[in-house]
Amino acid sequence: MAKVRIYQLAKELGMTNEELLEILDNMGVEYKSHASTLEDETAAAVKELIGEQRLAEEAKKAEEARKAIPHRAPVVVIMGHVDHGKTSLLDYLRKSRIAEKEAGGITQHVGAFEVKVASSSGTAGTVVFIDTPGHEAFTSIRERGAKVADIAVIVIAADDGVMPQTREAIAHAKAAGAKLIFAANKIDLPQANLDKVYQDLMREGIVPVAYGGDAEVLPISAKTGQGVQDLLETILITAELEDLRADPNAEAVGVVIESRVDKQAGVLASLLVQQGTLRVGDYVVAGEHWGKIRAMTDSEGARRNQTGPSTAVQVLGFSELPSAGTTFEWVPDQVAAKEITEERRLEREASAAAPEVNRPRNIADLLRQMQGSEQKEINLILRTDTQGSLEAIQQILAREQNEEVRINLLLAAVGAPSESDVLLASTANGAIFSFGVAPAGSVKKMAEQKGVPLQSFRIIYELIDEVRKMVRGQREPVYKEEVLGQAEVRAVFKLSSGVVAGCMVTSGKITRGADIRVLRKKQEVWKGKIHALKRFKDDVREVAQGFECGITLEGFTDFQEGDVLEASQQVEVVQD
Ligand SMILES: Nc1nc2c(ncn2[C@@H]2O[C@H](COP(=O)(O)OP(=O)(O)OP(=O)(O)O)[C@@H](O)[C@H]2O)c(=O)[nH]1
Repeated sequence: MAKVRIYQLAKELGMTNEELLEILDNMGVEYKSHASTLEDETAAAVKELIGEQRLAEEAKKAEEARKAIPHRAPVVVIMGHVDHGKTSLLDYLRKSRIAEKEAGGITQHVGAFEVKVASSSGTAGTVVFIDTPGHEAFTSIRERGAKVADIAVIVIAADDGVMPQTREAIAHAKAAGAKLIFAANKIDLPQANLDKVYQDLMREGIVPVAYGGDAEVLPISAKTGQGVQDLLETILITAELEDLRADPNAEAVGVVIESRVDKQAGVLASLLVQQGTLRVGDYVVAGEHWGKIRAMTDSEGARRNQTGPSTAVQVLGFSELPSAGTTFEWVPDQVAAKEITEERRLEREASAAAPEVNRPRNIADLLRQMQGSEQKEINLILRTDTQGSLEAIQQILAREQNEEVRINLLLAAVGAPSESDVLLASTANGAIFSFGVAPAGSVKKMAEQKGVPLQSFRIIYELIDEVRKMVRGQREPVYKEEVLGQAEVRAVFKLSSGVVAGCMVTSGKITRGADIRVLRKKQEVWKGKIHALKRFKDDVREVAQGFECGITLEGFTDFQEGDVLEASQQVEVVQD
């Protein structure tokens, strides 16, 4: 590297000579003038220093810009096992909100509602609850790529403890990147046992605050309202730590949480605004559908002209039903709305016509996809017949992971794989392994449709072996040869450009990319690739049986009349 003079380096770094000289002074570098040359190491050190300073400045600016954006209310979803009290909790929250307002007004189901929390300890704010409990609805929203909830409240009945769907709910919430808060419900019942809830959670690897961990577990009663205020305050504190912010001045972006057709009003869509402000008269696109917002109603049934981040409204104005879970975004006008949705429709049609390449279909595909990406984590759902086998397999799996590849058990539970497991695996790009339990036909079908690898095992060793292969990434795809067709050499033309075999395709077809075997009296005399495949003067991609064509090969010219060219291709054998 040629030595660099100070003024040259200053120019390169986009600074004045004086600025650079000051830095050199601070570094204790000696020089005569700005024309002095610098040692290579000194120049490199200066560049590094400036680079670091600039990065730090940028980070500071980005942080300042972020801090300038106002806080937004957390969006919370309520999940848990059947009958543990999800709906009761939502009802209580909804009622308490109305009571507070003393309006007793009509509530409107808009997909989410707000609860204002006033507190003695100074924690005050608003919490937005998604109106539909349960993780299936939640995950099917998320499956379309939208993140809806910041926090998941996992309701566990204190007279029952952690149950299968509690585990599922935890898995779904974790996979969605939501913060978890636990509500030990039905604490009013004499048989309620908070300690059992704690212990059950410990068994799931979740350590409650009461046991020295960091999992918030709040005893509540959705019936009497006991503890609900504490739960709300804990939600706010958790949200504060998350530092949730959204810019009300940005272009409106959010998620469709529900949509339906009303006989009179037409298409009604519930939108959760996540950023920006949505106004009546705005144009929005959601997937392949667009709408002009004609009217907005909030959860209190009030008409709104505009609504900001972390609010849900029901809107009128879509001409077709946008699917729940689709993100929506503001667009400037109808022209943009139409063009964007039309483009999306065409793209989908094109990708539906093309072979599916993006979705993994079996474990080998998943692995290959993993190798290509940064992901060094295998997302796995494990389903077994008994608690004993579950624990045994979990222990072995923990040993199988290594520094490079981690096995992330999205869910490990007793019972057959369910449709909700398929949804979870599909969103998390994971696989489902079951041991000793067979998935229902509908579940298998769904896995196939969604491209989720689903494998059942009856021998532990085989399951472990499969996981090992996944971890080592050693499962090489297996190929087999598939003969496409044959062509017979009828004439040989020696041209200046090469030797062309004039052929007649006698069976199947010959394709441009095929592997070719030259057979002479049934003996293979050469094997390789096609150089050119022509019909008359035109290059073609394939020639079918009964047609003539000209073939030149890559590195073979010694054709004889009567030779047979056999075309084949390698196809991957799907391993289950
Ligand atoms: N004693 C008591 N009963 C409760 C409490 N919360 C819910 N229940 C009762 O438990 C039963 C189930 O409550 P739901 O709110 O329907 O439970 P869920 O989790 O929404 O149930 P699914 O929607 O079926 O999944 C109902 O009979 C409720 O009245 C509570 O805090 N205390």
